[in-house]
Amino acid sequence: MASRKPLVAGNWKLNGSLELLNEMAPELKAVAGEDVDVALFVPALLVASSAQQGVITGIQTVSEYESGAYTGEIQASLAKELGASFALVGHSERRHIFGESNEDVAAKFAMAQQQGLTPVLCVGETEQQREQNETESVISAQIDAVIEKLGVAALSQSVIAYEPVWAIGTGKTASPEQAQQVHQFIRAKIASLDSEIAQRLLILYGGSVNEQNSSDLFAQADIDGGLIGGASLKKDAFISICESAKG
Ligand SMILES: O=C[C@H](O)COP(=O)(O)O
Repeated sequence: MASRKPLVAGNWKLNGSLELLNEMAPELKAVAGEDVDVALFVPALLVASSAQQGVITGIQTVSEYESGAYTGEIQASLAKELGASFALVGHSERRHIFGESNEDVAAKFAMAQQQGLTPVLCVGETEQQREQNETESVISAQIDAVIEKLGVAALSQSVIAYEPVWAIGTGKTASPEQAQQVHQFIRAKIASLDSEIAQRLLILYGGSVNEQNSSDLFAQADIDGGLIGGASLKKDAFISICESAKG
C-alpha cells in the first residue's frame, strides 16, 4: 500500500493580513517536515509574500481562461510565477456564492494543471443533500466532471478535499466515522478506475476542524490531512492542528 504524507492546508478565505502572514510563516516552516506538509491558501494578493517566505502556498481560485479580456480574473500562470504550488478549485463558497458549476470547476482544474499548479478539488454535500441520501451521488458528479474532461490520470497530480457544506464554518464537524465513510467512498470510486492513483491520492477533510478534533479525524485510514478555515487564522491552534497530523 502506498504511504501518503499528510498535508495540512490553511484556507484564509477573505481574511488575514500581511502582518499575520509575517508572524505565522516562520512557525509554519518549523512545524512542517518529514512527517507533514503545511500549506497556506492566502488571499491572492499575499501569494508572492507567502511564497517568498518559503511557505508552501496556494491560490484560492483561478480563472478557467488562460489570459485575455477578463477583468478581475486570477491568472493561473501568474500565480505559478509568483510562487504558488496549489490552487483550490470548487470550494463550496465558489460553488454556492459565485455559482460555479461542476463543469466550471473542471475547467479551472484543467487550467491550474496546465499552468503547473496542483489542483485541490473540493467536493461535498449540503445538509439537505445528506438528509436525502444524495451525498455519494453529489460527490460522484463533482469528481466525474473532472474525469470526463481530463481522464482519471489527471487525478494523479491533484488533491481532493472533502468538505461537507453543513460543516463549514458552523462548528458542526463531521464525526471521524462520518468523514472516513465518505473518504473511503471517494478512494474506492477512484480505485475502480485506477487503483494506484487512488492509493497515492491525498484526500483532505475540511469543515470546522480545530485543535480538539483534528487528531481523531486525521487518525482515520483515508483522511490524509485537513483543509482548515477559521482555525488557520489562529497561530497556536493551526500549529497544533499541523502537529496532530504527524503520524
Ligand atoms: O476551506 C476550508 C473550509 O471551508 C473549512 O472552513 P472552517 O474550518 O472555517 O469550517
